[in-house]
Amino acid sequence: MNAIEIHDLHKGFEGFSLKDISFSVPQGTVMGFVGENGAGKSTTIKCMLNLLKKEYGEILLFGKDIVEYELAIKNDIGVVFDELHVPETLNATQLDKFMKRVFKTWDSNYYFERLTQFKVPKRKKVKELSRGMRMKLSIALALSHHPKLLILDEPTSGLDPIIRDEILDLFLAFMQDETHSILFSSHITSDLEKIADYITFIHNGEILFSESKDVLLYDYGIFKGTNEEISELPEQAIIQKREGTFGLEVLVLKNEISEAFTVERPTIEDIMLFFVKGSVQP
Ligand SMILES: Nc1ncnc2c1ncn2[C@@H]1O[C@H](COP(=O)(O)OP(=O)(O)OP(=O)(O)O)[C@@H](O)[C@H]1O
Repeated sequence: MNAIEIHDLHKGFEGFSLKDISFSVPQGTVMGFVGENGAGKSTTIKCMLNLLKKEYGEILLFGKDIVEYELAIKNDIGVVFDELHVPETLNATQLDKFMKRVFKTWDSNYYFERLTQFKVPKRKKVKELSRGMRMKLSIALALSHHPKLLILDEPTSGLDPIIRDEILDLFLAFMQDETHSILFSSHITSDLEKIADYITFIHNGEILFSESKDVLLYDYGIFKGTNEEISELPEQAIIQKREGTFGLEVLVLKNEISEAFTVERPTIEDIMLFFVKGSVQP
């Protein structure tokens, strides 16, 4: 079962469009959704939440169409954006009362336990909280109606590494329940390397790859060599080529080449750069 399935989603603005994108998030997994500024991550997420009207394509959450079953589906989703969208003059205790009216399954005890765990002040106004505190409050708000799916749009952007690490641990704790799933949009690839099971890379409104993180990190390798050496690589081993600082570099499938070729282990960022700047011919 897939927590999220997107088929041929199209949404156009002047000068930008999501171009028939498709990918899925299997239940019980974390999907890292990565792409540079303006690649279309937030637009995709807004379409998934029916906050933006798609032009065509299909979006299924828990196997159900989001447009048709919006209310029922939203009870099972927790959402965290890069900013906390609540009235700034309220405090965390007042937000509890507000959320009780929004979700039938709102669990005040669980919410206050999370605030204590995350060390979020209960009586300070939202506008008086630091950015890290606001994010933690946002996560407590997203978790306390017991969703099965978290949709996170850049939840760690602008935070220092220590708070980012704490926040990633909160998401990993959420994943202890194997029916839970996360879509995690970010351009901080190191965060995704820590938490994601799969990586979907969006570039200029197109999905360039959607693949298991282990395949990307362990099955792919970077080979740096002369044009002559590169011409000896079997065709089926070559994923992408690009011009590096010291000559041509090739992203290869390690199990398709002989051990005589020495390859380096790529990072997610390396792989993204191959797909964006790649495809040069030797
Ligand atoms: N409501 C809108 N009207 C017109 N253009 C829009 C609208 N929303 C987004 N866009 C454009 O769509 C493109 C994709 O934006 P989007 O916010 O989806 O990117 P993103 O990958 O989330 O980027 P970032 O990492 O900077 O948040 C951008 O060029 C943006 O200007």
